[in-house]
Amino acid sequence: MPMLSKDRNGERNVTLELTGVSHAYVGVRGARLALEGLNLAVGTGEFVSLVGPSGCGKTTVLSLLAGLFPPSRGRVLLSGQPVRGPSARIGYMLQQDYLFPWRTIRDNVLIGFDIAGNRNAGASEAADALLAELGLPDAGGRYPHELSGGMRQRAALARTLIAGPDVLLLDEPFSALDMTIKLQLEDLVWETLRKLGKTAVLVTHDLAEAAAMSERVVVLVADPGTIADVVDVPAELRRLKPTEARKAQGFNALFDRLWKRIGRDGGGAEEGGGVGDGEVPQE
Ligand SMILES: Nc1ncnc2c1ncn2[C@@H]1O[C@H](COP(=O)(O)OP(=O)(O)OP(=O)(O)O)[C@@H](O)[C@H]1O
Repeated sequence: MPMLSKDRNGERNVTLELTGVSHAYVGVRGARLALEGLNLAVGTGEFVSLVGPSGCGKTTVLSLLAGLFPPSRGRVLLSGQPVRGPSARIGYMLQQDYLFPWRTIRDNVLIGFDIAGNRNAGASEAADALLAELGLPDAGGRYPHELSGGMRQRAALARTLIAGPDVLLLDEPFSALDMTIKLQLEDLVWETLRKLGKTAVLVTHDLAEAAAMSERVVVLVADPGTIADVVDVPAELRRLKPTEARKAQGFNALFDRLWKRIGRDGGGAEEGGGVGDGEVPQE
């Protein structure tokens, strides 16, 4: 087992690390520098969000962490080891649920095992138990078209969690949902990941969501994508589940700080953005 470095406070081990990471996409019109000189360490069990304007490289960061491709320069480490490709230790959850319509919810949850050819006895019961924990006690035998959008995202979360990843990469998983369902799911995901001690990196355009769910918020700016700021969420907010954090003292000040940071470097935010007005400007 390699010696793991500690996070910036020396409190816990580092699970994810980007060191001097730059990435250029090469196309027919030449190379385009998407990220430049990123340094970031995510502690074990920490919840970090990435925010910034469209095109600042948020999804590229997740792709590098997931090992979908290597960076042009720099190092990406998972528990001190170079990431060389996709790993079962890292789960990915996206805006779309990508449930197969012809498979039951239970069989969708277990699809990774079926693809690998290692579904074992008891897998169905484990899937149903996990679905029940995520608020879908009777969904195992149903089909995706019978479920609402929020229920389908819960099923997608179950599919991600059942493989037992240490890390969850969340790429705008709530952005297609209406506000009430989105708030319920933010709480559910926050509570579930906290209970299981998972490390999480969330990409979102919603500054209030980032502020409510995270321990730290990383603000990226574009052209090329660089880290403009890393904002620590105050300890008293971190302890609260997202719907409670949104109502707590200190939340508006945190939101304003993020909003102003995005406005200064991200192009567009003006003084006085409100909590309900938290979409990062799109280009
Ligand atoms: N496969 C690709 N080939 C070429 N350029 C790409 C590719 N993927 C992303 N880019 C470019 O890299 C930059 C960063 O893209 P990325 O998708 O990581 O940004 P983002 O912050 O996630 O954007 P959004 O918020 O719109 O999803 C953008 O300029 C984008 O056009």
